[in-house]
Amino acid sequence: MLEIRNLTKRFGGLTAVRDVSVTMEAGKINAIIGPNGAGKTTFFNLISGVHQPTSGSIVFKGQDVTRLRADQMARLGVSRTFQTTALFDNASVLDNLIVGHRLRTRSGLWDVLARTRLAREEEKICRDKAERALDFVGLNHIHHRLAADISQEERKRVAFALALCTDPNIVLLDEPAGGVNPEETVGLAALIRKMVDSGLTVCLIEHKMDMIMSLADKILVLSYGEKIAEGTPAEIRANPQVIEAYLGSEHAAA
Ligand SMILES: Nc1ncnc2c1ncn2[C@@H]1O[C@H](COP(=O)(O)OP(=O)(O)OP(=O)(O)O)[C@@H](O)[C@H]1O
Repeated sequence: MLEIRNLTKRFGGLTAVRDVSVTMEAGKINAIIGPNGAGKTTFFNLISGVHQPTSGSIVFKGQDVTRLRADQMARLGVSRTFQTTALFDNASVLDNLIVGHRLRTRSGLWDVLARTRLAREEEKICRDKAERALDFVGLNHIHHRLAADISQEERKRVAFALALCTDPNIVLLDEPAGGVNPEETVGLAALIRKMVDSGLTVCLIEHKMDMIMSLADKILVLSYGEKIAEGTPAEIRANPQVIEAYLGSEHAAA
């Protein structure tokens, strides 16, 4: 589905991602873990076209997409969420989804704001997609509520819906359960499972190890920008390098 070969990203003298190769398997939950600053978000930014890699290649469904922009990637079927979801607080949840969809699939703001006939037709399509996405994430009942008035967990679900609006094949979720309580985390994990059951491929970054270990089919471990391990949750849990680099000696002793 998504083949990443020798991906490297340098920011000046700092190498945030160094020579990482990995395959994201279709129809699976692929997780990325690693300590703070390991390069996880940068890795997502590279795959989703937010940043251009310094070197290496990205192949999606057989097509070289290494140099494509985020809006081009979204149109091809790669969508993502961010650690924090920027919403228009004074607009309804539904309107946020409609605008968010257009912002993700158009290259410029003018494109979004220009109300041509074509734009109006597209708006109808966007509205239908937004309503379907809200239904999928279980937020139909709050579609008219102002974004300012929704909970953190609902915000997370809106982020999922934003990613789903563009009809993706693969969804990249950056800390989907960050800042929500354990009960809500279970609910979000169930939603991620539902996404995969509906035919999507998921790739997620998450610090909540219980969630990752019970949800992921495959885990990639980054440390200082490098891949230090890759495997099933059981393999990762038993990997001494991972225990050392990520879980810490405390965990190893336990
Ligand atoms: N746009 C940027 N310009 C310069 N340096 C950056 C940029 N983005 C990230 N970095 C640096 O690259 C390194 C990796 O950062 P990144 O955010 O990808 O790590 P992370 O694993 O996602 O961390 P966290 O778990 O804290 O979110 C860090 O040292 C960070 O300061």
